[in-house]
Amino acid sequence: MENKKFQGIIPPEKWIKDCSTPLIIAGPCSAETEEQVMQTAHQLKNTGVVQIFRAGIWKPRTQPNTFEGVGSVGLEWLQRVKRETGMSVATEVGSAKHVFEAIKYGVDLLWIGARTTSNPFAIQEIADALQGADIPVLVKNPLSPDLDLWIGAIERLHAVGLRKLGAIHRGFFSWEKTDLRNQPCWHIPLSMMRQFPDLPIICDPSHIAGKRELVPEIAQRAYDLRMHGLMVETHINPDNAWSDARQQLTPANFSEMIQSLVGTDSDEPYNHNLNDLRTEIDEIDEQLLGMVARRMRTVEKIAHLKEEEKLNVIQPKRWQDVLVNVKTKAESRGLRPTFAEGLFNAIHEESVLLQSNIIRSNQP
Ligand SMILES: O=C(O)C(=O)C[C@]1(C(=O)O)C=C[C@@H](O)C=C1
Repeated sequence: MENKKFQGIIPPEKWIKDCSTPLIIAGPCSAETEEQVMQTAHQLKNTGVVQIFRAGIWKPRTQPNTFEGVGSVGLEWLQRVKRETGMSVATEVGSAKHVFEAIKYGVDLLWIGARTTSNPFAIQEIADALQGADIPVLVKNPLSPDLDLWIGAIERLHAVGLRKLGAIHRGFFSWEKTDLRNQPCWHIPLSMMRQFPDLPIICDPSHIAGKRELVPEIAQRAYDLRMHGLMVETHINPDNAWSDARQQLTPANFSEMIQSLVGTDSDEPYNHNLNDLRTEIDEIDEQLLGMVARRMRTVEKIAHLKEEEKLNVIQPKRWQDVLVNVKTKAESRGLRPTFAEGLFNAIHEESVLLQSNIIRSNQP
């Protein structure tokens, strides 16, 4: 349901000259050297699709003693990008000092990173520094899948008068490891879009994918869900990048990806309710499969112990205990115990088959 919290949001088309949606923001994870910034910027300009050039100047890193960004000198390089290519420029801010520096050097758009969004004190400090400024600000989702924290950060910026606001979906931290670096939890940005239809939301497929070969499929998904644009990490020499080397694309690969995205100008209305719920089901199914696969890997380890200790594959007493346990828990979660029994018996059948095959294959 539509929420009236963010009144008066100005659409991206009116943020900066020549802006249009989908909004395409691209550039290196970090500004490393003037040469790297300029070469990447010129190659991106030549793709003809980039509206805003991005580069991280101050990098919040997990560990100390890693590259933490070049600092303010990089802002001069961004000025040169603007002068020579005509592209608008963007960087990440994490403190009031960053805001003042970026504005002083004429940066056109700011974004706030996931770690900063997770910290309301930091967001408030940035919001206070931005009071009275007329600059677009994009807020990345917080690290944890917490929609209210994300909305709260945007609210703090809205409260100081900013109206050129948007959100960036960059995925969420999860203990469950998959091929992706961050879990997209698509239902969260979709819920944001449903509640705040006027708030632009763009996708950062680089941080969700974590590997360059997975970036295009995430970007396509964002387009399918009618997000308002993309922010893509691109580098002239990704393998030698000083940060996030695995997820950056060359400008050529980036351009190829953008050209191959399907449905960019589709006017087909998006059926939020049905599609959102199906997206949520796809995610849950993926998690279910991940959990079942993890269970089978544990079952494999038990097979090796059983082989060493010459135990039977089928352990009726243990299996009875498992069934009693899952049936009770299923009931307390509103599921029929007989349904849980059938589901787990199917899993057990596969465990027994897996263990029997392992033990048989190790026999002389
Ligand atoms: O506990 C064991 O012995 C297992 O090998 C695991 C498992 C299971 O899938 O949970 C598999 C086979 C046994 O019949 C009982 C349980």
